[in-house]
Amino acid sequence: MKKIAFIGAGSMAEAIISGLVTQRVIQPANIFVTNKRNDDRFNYLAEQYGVTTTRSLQPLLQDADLVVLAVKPKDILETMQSIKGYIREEMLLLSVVAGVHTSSLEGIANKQFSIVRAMPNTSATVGKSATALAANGHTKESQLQTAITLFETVGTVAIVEENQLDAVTGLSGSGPAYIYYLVEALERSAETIGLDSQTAKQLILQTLLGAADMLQKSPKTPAVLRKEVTSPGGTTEAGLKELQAHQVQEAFIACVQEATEQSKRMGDQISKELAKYVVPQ
Ligand SMILES: NC(=O)C1=CN([C@@H]2O[C@H](COP(=O)(O)OP(=O)(O)OC[C@H]3O[C@@H](n4cnc5c(N)ncnc54)[C@H](OP(=O)(O)O)[C@@H]3O)[C@@H](O)[C@H]2O)C=CC1
Ligand SMILES: O=C(O)[C@@H]1CCC=N1
Repeated sequence: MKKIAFIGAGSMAEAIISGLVTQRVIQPANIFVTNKRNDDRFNYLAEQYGVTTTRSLQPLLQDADLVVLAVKPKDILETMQSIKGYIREEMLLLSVVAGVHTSSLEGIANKQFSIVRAMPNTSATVGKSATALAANGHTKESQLQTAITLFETVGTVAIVEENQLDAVTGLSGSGPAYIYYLVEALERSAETIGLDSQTAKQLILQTLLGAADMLQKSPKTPAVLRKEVTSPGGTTEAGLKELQAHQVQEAFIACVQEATEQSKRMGDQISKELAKYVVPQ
C-alpha cells in the first residue's frame, strides 16, 4: 500500500488508522484523511498518528490506490457525488458504511469499479474486530488481499457474499452491544447478591476473558464447556434452569434475527433513496 485516503475521520476511521500505524503497514504521512468540518479532529489525528489531513480532494485522491469510505449512511450521497470524478479503474473503494450496497455506489458514480464492503465492529478500537468483507465482481484478487491486510491490523477477517452482510451485521456488527448488555445484567445481579461494584467488575471481566480464551483455545464445543461447569444438582444447574425458564437462548436468537432484519430494512430504504440519484445507462 503506497497511499490510503480516508473519507471520514470518525471512530471507525481512527480504529483502522491506529491499526495501520501501530503495525507499520504504511508510512503515516501516506495516510491521507478528510472530514467535513471538524478541525479539532484533524489536529488530533495529525498529532496522534502523523497522518496527512486535507479538505482538498485533489491531493487526497490523486495516486491513492485505496480509498476508505467511513462516513455515516446519511452522508453517502453527498460524499459519492463529490468523489466520483476521481474514481479510477485501478482504485479500490473500501466501504465500511452499513447498509449501502455496492450497486448503489456504482450507480451514483455512474461507473463500474472495484468495491469491497466491510462490516467491522467497534472492537477494532482495541485491535479485536470481527470483520467480514464482501467484494463486488470488479475487484481483483490482489485488491481483496489489500482489504484483508488492512482489516487484519484491527482483528480477524472473514470473506462472505454481499447478501450475507446483513446477517454479519446482526451477529457481529451489533454483537459487542449484546455482550455489554449481558455484562450490565451481571453487574446488576452482583448488586442484588451483596457484592461491591469494584469486586464484581473485576470478577465479571475476568470470567468473560477466561471463557473467551477457553472458547478460542479448547477444542471442546461451548455446550461441552458449559456442561463441565455444571455439577449435577449444583449451583450452575440451578442458575441455568432460571435462564431456560426465561427462554434466554430463544431471546438471543430473536435478537440476532431482528437485528439482521433491521439491517435488511435499512439497506432497502437506503437503496430506494439512492436509486433516485442513479444515472440511467
Ligand atoms: N459503530 C459501529 O459499530 C459500526 C459502524 N460502521 C459504519 O462506519 C461508518 C462510520 O461510522 P463512525 O466512524 O462511527 O462515524 P462518525 O460519525 O464518528 O464519523 C463520520 C465521519 O464522516 C465525516 N463526513 C461526513 N460527511 C462527509 C463528507 N461529505 N465528506 C467527508 N467527510 C464527511 C464526518 O466529518 P465531520 O465530523 O467533520 O462532520 C466524520 O469524520 C458508518 O457508516 C457506520 O455505519 C460499521 C460497522 C460497525
Ligand atoms: O447499530 C447499528 O446500526 C450499527 C451497525 C452495526 C453496529 N452498529
